Amino acid sequence: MASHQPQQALPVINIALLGDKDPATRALVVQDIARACLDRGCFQVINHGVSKVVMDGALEAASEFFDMSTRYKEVHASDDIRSPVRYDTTSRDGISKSRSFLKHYANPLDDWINLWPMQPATYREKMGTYSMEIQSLSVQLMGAIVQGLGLGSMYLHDKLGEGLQFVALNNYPQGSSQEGDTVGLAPHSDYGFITILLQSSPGLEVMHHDDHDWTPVPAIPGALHVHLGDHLEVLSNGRLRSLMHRAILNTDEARISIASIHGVARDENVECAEELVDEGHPKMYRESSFRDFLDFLPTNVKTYRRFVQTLKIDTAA
Ligand SMILES: O=C(O)CCC(=O)C(=O)O
Ligand SMILES: [Fe+2]
Repeated sequence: MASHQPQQALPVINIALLGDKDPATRALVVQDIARACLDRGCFQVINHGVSKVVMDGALEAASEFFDMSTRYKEVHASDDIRSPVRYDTTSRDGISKSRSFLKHYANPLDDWINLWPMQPATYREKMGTYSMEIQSLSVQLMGAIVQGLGLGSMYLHDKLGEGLQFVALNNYPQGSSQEGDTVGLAPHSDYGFITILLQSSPGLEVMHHDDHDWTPVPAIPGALHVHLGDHLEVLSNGRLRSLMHRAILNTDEARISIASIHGVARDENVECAEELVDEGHPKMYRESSFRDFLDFLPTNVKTYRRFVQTLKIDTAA
């Protein structure tokens, strides 16, 4: 029986050399990423090329949006989870009560930006720049992750470039220090291959499949947090697992997080990579698309199942 040993710090990976011409130099970074994906389901990246100005700009734009009048924000409100832009304050899970959020698609930017809020006046420019840079970082990181899986760095490259980017801005009030840990967003795993997350202050907590406890993710200045989503678990035929995570209210200050979720196009099915299926590793998951995920969401209220669990093929038979 595994004992409850204190977890080692979450990995922080310098990815400056991911673009190095020397394959052996790149391979060292790929190896760090592969290990982090396997052991922890997440890692933070530094020297990722997204500037502090762009990251701060996105947090400012988000914060200014949430500071707008309720009347203005509700122009973007929708109960329809298929709406391309959606502001909401209601909790479907009964836990995430204090959170408000704005979610919108972002890639390709020209298809979506005209639907985004026009206020604050710099919103589209700042969030647009951030989204584009994060989209290109996601393709770079996925190149390393699929290379780590032995699929070659160009595997899915074009489909990811044209793929889905879903940006979620989350706004949480300051928590009360008397009440202890208050959950701001219920435990869940994300759809898609990877999520790239920027937090204004600590609050994100993660639990990998063989962890016993929640591990807080530190807010390292300049770093971006990356975690694995359900479709990477499917693609890797279970070699990698999607990461359960939740948000705790920060007792020092109100908090904003910006999660960017990356996958293939909405109607495109994701299945286990053929290269990772053989006699010893039978196919573990059914294929599915983003549309299937949207159909799953309303069935999962208050159960906190991972989407990927509904895709499992019973291999015991
Ligand atoms: O606020 C956070 O840190 C987590 C946000 C999140 O998990 C999400 O938007 O999917
Ligand atoms: Fe999430």
